[in-house]
Amino acid sequence: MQVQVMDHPLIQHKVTLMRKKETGSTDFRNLLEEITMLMGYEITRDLPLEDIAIETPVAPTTGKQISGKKLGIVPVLRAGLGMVQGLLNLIPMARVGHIGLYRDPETLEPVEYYCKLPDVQDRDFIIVDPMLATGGSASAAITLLKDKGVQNIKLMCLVAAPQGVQRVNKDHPDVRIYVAALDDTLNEHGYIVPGLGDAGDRIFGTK
Ligand SMILES: O=P(O)(O)OC[C@H]1O[C@H](OP(=O)(O)OP(=O)(O)O)[C@H](O)[C@@H]1O
Ligand SMILES: O=c1cc[nH]c(=O)[nH]1
Ligand SMILES: [Mg+2]
Repeated sequence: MQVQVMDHPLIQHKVTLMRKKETGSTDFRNLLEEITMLMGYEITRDLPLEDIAIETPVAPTTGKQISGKKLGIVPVLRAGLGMVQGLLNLIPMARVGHIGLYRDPETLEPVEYYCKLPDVQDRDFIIVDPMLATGGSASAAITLLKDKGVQNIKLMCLVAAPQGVQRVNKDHPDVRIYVAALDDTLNEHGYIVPGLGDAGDRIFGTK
């Protein structure tokens, strides 16, 4: 299985708080944003830098700045929306696209209902979705981007099941997957076990 589990102690602590069934929507959203920032710090480690001449109050010097790499963040609606602000806090110049997918409760197959993306030319993308369960939604979102010509895609999730990682590895071996937790399995309804329940419902207070 090709997946990077970001198990920094702060991330593990915050994921545990999110898993608790008594955690309400406000705390759930705030924790998701905080974890996304912590993961984003690592995921952006390979951003290219360039030299820039600057003057401090004391002397001229050469500093580093992020070179003009074009980045796109794409949340898979709805739950992925909860991970957008955390990344934008780190990369304010990123553009944001949206892919609307819901998982049919009977077949567990993803159903597309929306797609709006920024200009994809020379742009790298990070797809965000808290839950990677069967992997059907993530795989479909990646395919959508690739069909538009996107070449460099990362997938960032909060909690994954091994089945979802394996599905994305098989369908898209070029896409690196980053998760905060790799759980045991899926139950008969396709929910991650132990997981945290329905991420979209917990973020938005629906049922
Ligand atoms: O890996 P999969 O088996 O495809 O399942 C994961 C998908 O399920 C959830 O979305 P959901 O369909 O509940 O939509 P929502 O975000 O609107 O609640 C989740 O946010 C993923 O997009
Ligand atoms: O456990 C799961 C599986 C799919 N979608 C969720 O929100 N949670
Ligand atoms: Mg949902």
